[in-house]
Amino acid sequence: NQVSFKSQTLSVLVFPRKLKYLVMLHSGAGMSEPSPAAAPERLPFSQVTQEDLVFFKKILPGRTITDPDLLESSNVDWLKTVRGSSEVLLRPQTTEEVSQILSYCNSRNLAVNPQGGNTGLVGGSVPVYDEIILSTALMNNILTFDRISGILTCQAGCVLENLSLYLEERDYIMPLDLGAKGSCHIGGNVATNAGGLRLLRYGSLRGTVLGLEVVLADGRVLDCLATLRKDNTGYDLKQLFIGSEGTLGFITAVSILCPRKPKSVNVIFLGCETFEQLLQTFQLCRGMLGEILSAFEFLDSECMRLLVTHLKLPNPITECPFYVVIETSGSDPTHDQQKLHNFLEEAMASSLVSDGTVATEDSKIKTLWSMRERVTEALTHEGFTYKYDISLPVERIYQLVTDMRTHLGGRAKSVVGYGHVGDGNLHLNITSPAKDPALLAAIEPFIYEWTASCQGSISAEHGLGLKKRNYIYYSKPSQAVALMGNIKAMLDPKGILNPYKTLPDKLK
Ligand SMILES: O=C(O)CC[C@@H](O)C(=O)O
Ligand SMILES: [Zn+2]
Repeated sequence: NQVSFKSQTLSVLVFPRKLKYLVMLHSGAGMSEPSPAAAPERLPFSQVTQEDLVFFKKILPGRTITDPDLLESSNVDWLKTVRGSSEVLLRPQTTEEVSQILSYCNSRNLAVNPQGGNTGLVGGSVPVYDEIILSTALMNNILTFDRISGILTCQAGCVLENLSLYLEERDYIMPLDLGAKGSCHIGGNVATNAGGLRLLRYGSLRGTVLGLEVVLADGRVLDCLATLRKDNTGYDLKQLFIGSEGTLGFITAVSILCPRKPKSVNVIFLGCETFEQLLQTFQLCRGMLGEILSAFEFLDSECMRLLVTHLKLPNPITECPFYVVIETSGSDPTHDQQKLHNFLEEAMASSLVSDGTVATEDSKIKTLWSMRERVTEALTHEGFTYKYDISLPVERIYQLVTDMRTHLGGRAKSVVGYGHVGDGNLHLNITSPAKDPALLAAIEPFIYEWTASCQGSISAEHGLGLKKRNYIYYSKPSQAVALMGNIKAMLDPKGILNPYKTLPDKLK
């Protein structure tokens, strides 16, 4: 009645111990990647004058920042690949202040860069030229929480991790979890429709966000801050702003439906010999674990090499071509562990997995999660990283990695695949010792054509921002992009909100 891996005998599953609720470890920021985006021309916006500064300082005394040293971290993106030259950072606290600022900027034709925690990976969160940075950093109040429905309403600048901690004390959790949770803001998460590690279980923000308050480009406040599960009164306007990357409005508050905190959480780390076996493991997992499955993530042996070499994280099991992190979240530890045990027994009996380990203590759980969460950080030690975030039919996701290796024929330092198997979302990262235009020319448009040929998406969860916007036609028909342009023109006729982002340079 035991499952024996090379790395662990899982008798613990037969005689279950009580598990504590397990909080995942999240990695810090890193640096990498060149910007493949052609630099756009500066659009003819006004430049900030002394009179403008007088106006801003009157509305935001002490919160109008012009010191270049203080502006530096807001001008540069997390990957240190896009650098703007903004001379003004505004830090409003209220919706009314945001409204006054946008109304003024619109009348003066001043461009504005909405900014949350500045953790984006596609250059969407920083200015490109001298756009005014309008930050959510001081809009960080929780407004209401309904303990019966689990609906949380908060200002846009609340840090995701702080919301998680607030909810955990009340027996709830956020439906969203991602590596940058310690610094990203919920408003930015919604504006980019962030996906993360548990989308498989809790769905996307398009389902869990129930309401939004948004300030439009001309300062009008759109109050769609509903907390209703059902509301069929015509067009669902909030959906326009979810994933709009700050180009249609400035999100000031969010209502979100939160799941109950699970009573039992388990994490297992498995090794598979082939990607086919990994997919079969996923199938088996869905069938046998059912509703308690909360994450199914993978990394390949190249990721493991980077983790071991650069971050000195030891491989917790024997070497395998593929590794899987599976998390279960349920309400009954005995029931969950029994299910997990049955699944592991079956997976071993069918030779789908060759080794594995189960974490039952907080520290080991964190260690196992860090093998997945710290890959992005490990990559930053490789030199330049060309980053791709691709959505594909799940059975195709690793074929892109192997085809890319064949296609590049050793020109790259490493071609690394990892991501969210459960969501069909591959993170394909290609590294080289330094920026390499010839390598880039070999990767693109090959990768986009390959993705389009199987109706995939060139941006699964990171958005388009500055870097990917001109590739939009690989994933969207020109009529759809033209309609996006119409919506932009209607909501922001002067184009002051996050210019140079999301929409392509030229509409077809
Ligand atoms: O850095 C990347 O390519 C992926 C980052 C993030 O979306 C993740 O899933 O770890
Ligand atoms: Zn991801």
